[in-house]
Amino acid sequence: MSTLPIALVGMMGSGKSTIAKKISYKLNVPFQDLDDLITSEIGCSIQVFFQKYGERTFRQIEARLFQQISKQTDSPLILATGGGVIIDEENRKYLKRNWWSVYLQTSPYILVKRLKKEVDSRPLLNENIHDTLEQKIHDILETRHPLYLEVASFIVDTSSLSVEEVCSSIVAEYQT
Ligand SMILES: Nc1ncnc2c1ncn2[C@@H]1O[C@H](COP(=O)(O)OP(=O)(O)O)[C@@H](O)[C@H]1O
Ligand SMILES: O=C(O)C1=C[C@@H](OP(=O)(O)O)[C@@H](O)[C@H](O)C1
Ligand SMILES: [Mg+2]
Repeated sequence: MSTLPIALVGMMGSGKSTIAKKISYKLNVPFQDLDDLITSEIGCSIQVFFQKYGERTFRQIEARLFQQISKQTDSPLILATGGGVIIDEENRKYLKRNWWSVYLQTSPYILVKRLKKEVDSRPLLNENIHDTLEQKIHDILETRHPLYLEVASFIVDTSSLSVEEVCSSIVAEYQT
C-alpha cells in the first residue's frame, strides 16, 4: 500500500479531472485540480490567459503552484494535474519523488472522440488551424508519452474502460 499522495497525469481528455474527483470520494481523501488552482490565481479562464500572455507564462505559474503543493504533500491528497505539467523537468522530479503518479494512458482515437466537444476549453487544440484535431493530438502525444512514462508509478490504459473501471483499478493498486 502506498502512503504517498496521488497525482494523475496524462493527456487532455484522459480523464484526470473526472477520475480524481471520484477517487477522492471513494477514498474519502481531499481532491484538488491544478487547473482550478491556476484559474483562481489568474482570475480568468486558461483559454483567455493563453491568448493574452502565452503558454510560457502559463507554464511558469503551473510549475510554481505544482511545486508549492508538492512541498506540502504530508497529508493524503488526490491531485488532477494539467496535461502539460510533465514538460518541466523539475515538475517531473517532484512527480517521481513526492507523488504516487498514475498515467492515464489513452489512445489518440479515443482522445479525439472525447475532446471533440471540449476543444474550446483547451487552448493548445485551438492553435494551428491548418492541422486537424487528430494531427494535433498525435503530435502532442508523441512528445509527451515518454515523459508520462518517466514519472509513472502506475499506468492505466483508459481507452476501453469506463470511469468507474479506471477508478477501481487505481484504488485497488494503491491499496495493494
Ligand atoms: N474512461 C472514460 N470513459 C469515457 N469518457 C471519459 C472517461 N474519462 C473521461 N471521460 C470524459 O472525457 C472528457 C474529458 O475528461 P476530463 O476529466 O476533463 O479529462 P482531463 O482532465 O484529463 O483533461 C469528459 O467529458 C469526461 O467525462
Ligand atoms: O495539456 C496541456 O498542455 C493542457 C491541459 C489542460 O488541462 P487538462 O489536461 O486537464 O485538459 C490545461 O492545463 C491547459 O489547457 C494545458
Ligand atoms: Mg482536467
